[in-house]
Amino acid sequence: MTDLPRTPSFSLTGQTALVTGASSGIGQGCAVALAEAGAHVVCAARGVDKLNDTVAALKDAGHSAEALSLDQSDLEALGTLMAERAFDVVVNSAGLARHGPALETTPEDFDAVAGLNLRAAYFLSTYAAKAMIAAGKPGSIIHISSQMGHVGGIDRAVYCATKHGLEGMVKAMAIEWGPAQVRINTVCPTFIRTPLTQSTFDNPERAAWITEKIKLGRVGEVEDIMGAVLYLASKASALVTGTSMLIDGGWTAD
Ligand SMILES: NC(=O)C1=CN([C@@H]2O[C@H](COP(=O)(O)OP(=O)(O)OC[C@H]3O[C@@H](n4cnc5c(N)ncnc54)[C@H](O)[C@@H]3O)[C@@H](O)[C@H]2O)C=CC1
Ligand SMILES: O=C(O)C(=O)C[C@H](O)C(=O)CO
Repeated sequence: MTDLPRTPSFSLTGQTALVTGASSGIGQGCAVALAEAGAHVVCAARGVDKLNDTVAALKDAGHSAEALSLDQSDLEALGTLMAERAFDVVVNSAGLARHGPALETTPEDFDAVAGLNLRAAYFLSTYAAKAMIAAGKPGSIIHISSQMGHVGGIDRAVYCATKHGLEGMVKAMAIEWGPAQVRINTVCPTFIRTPLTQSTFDNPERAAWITEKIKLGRVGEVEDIMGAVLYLASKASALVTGTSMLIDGGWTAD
């Protein structure tokens, strides 16, 4: 009889995952996806109330989760966490946008956006990889980057700079950590309906721009991102590292 190939498993049973920005939007969706696949999910964000609500809802649904209050820009707190806990999967969805014309960007805007989107993402990655390598186990690190890590966007110079930076960072880290089976990738969404994008959707000029650019004719929902994150977290993507999964409805196709 012919031996047929077997579909790789998407199960995360027995694994521990850290999801940052888990109290809201895409991060919350990632926490659900990983918990439904069987992982114990440590849900991190700054504010405790929304975080506790998310964890309570996950537990009510029969999943394994805990809440962790963390300001990710605080590298000392981040370093302590990553030294104390071992994670098989890290999903970084904490992110900040301060949109406006490049000519009006202040150094304070730049530092706030880059401090979270790039600096904290950089050290979250190195702290996570260090622990994974020390444990001698494979691991998967996933950053929620953006289509704005591949193209430019009006009023988005700082945001685009940080997301393009994230894309380069991930490629370089993938080269260094591949031999240890620590994989690192990005997911690059188009506009997704979350609290972050509400003000953009409320602006008729920007809303028209978005509708025109997304070839599939609709904005994204958090559910559009969850499958990609589960894929990159699981063994199904065992040969995938240093790459970027665009979920952009065709935005970057032309
Ligand atoms: N919504 C969208 O259209 C898109 C979002 N993205 C990216 O996805 C990620 C998540 O965005 P959304 O879910 O839309 O935003 P959101 O505003 O709903 O969630 C952001 C999360 O980050 C957390 N956060 C913010 N600052 C933090 C800090 N200093 N320390 C710890 N946590 C902090 C918040 O508590 C919140 O849980 C961001 O990196 C964003 O750039 C990328 C492409 C499209
Ligand atoms: O908030 C906005 O407006 C954005 O630019 C949203 C995103 O975070 C994004 O990356 C869309 O491509």
